[in-house]
Amino acid sequence: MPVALHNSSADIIALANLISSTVQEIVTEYSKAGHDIPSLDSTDSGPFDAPEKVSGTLSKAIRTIEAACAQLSFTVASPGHVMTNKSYGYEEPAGMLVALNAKVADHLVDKPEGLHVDELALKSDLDAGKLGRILRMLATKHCFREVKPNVFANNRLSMQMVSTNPVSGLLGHMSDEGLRAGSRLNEALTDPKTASSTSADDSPFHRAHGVSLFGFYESPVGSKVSERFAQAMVGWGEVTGKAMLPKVYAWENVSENATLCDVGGNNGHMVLDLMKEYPKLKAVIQDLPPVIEQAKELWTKENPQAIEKRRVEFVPLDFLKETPVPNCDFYYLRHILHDWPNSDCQKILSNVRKAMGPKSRLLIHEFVLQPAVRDTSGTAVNQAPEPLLPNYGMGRVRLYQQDINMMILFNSKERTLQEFIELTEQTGFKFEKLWDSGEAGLIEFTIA
Ligand SMILES: C[S@@+](CC[C@H](N)C(=O)[O-])C[C@H]1O[C@@H](n2cnc3c(N)ncnc32)[C@H](O)[C@@H]1O
Repeated sequence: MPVALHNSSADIIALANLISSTVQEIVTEYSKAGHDIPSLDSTDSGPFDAPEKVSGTLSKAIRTIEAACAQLSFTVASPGHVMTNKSYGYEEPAGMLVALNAKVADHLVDKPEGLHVDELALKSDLDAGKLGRILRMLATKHCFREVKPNVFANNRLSMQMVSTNPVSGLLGHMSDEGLRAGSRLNEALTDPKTASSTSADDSPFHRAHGVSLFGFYESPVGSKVSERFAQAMVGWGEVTGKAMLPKVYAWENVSENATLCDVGGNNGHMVLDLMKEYPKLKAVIQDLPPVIEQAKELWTKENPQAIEKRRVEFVPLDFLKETPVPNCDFYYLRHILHDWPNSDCQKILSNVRKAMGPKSRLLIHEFVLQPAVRDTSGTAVNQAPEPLLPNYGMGRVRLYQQDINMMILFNSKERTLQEFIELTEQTGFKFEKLWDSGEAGLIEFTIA
């Protein structure tokens, strides 16, 4: 029997109505805060550019618009046209890398009247004709503005490419070593030697560069862009709302002197920010020995009082082999499990479980993926309204792209809530709550 399909005319009218009502919500949110919506042509930063400044209502409205506009245009355009455009997608990062390396956005700072491509090409030692075509393609995708034929100026999007903006580092990393690694995905997945491997040595990145991602930045080729990678990590934190942590959880209800152990906390930058808002907390930062030394340096500079008053401790740890400091109130794992296959995640979680006291809590801070098909069981959370895809489609597409990025870079993965629950149940935890924290989710567990 044929499957009954939606009535597309009804769907596109519903999408158009959703777009119209959601645009009104966005205008209201801006005007409530006393702001106008910044024009794409502007080069000033907007009031809500940082994710932590965006209210829950505004964030939902923005992802609804992104999802609905894409779904509407994919519905009405010819499928061949849509799919051909998608397959040309690689040209955007390829062109972006040319513009980044040529520092086009830097040359255009404070030049609202723009610069002729001949002048831009001279500054960057590129062929003017070719550079102009790349800039026009980018401008056609709303990054840069063509103010007169062959005269280009910055806009709101191209300002992210200015070299002092940390996001430019992320764009460089993705459009350079990332794009080259991505082009080897199919080979890595079809070679019987690497097809089902979860080792970083069998990743598309390793295939493309002959070394895994972290080794790459110590290699002769990679060391030339290692500073860009460090900048990329800062940009990544800004874009994905690293500063959301103090706002996401009910820290105000947590008792005085509650201790949070940041497992694989790197230099402890997350807890550093959290303790600025909640100085009642105490912290233990745990990571590999050399990283812990960097953590001490950062805290000595940023919060020496916490060290003097013994409100923070730095304890080296190999979380695959050792148990973290016992009996902390919280064990916090941010962007740890997504680096590892299930077997290693179980080792890490078992070690954390051994350290926990009866009242300790585990907080996993990761992207939480949702299937693209609607869950009709009545238990699903955060599904988008119909006729949108339930996981917000293009409104949250970066989560799914980041999952593939993890496959390309490390042979690792992002996970669904169900996958996190299964992993933790196998290691003695009980799921308590998913705290919505913008792009990433904060998942709370107690001991089973
Ligand atoms: C993706 S980073 C996440 C860092 C931090 N949690 C954050 O959100 O910024 C992964 C961290 O795991 C640490 N790491 C890797 N292997 C480790 C191990 N075996 N034991 C402890 N830490 C490890 C790395 O040094 C790094 O700081």
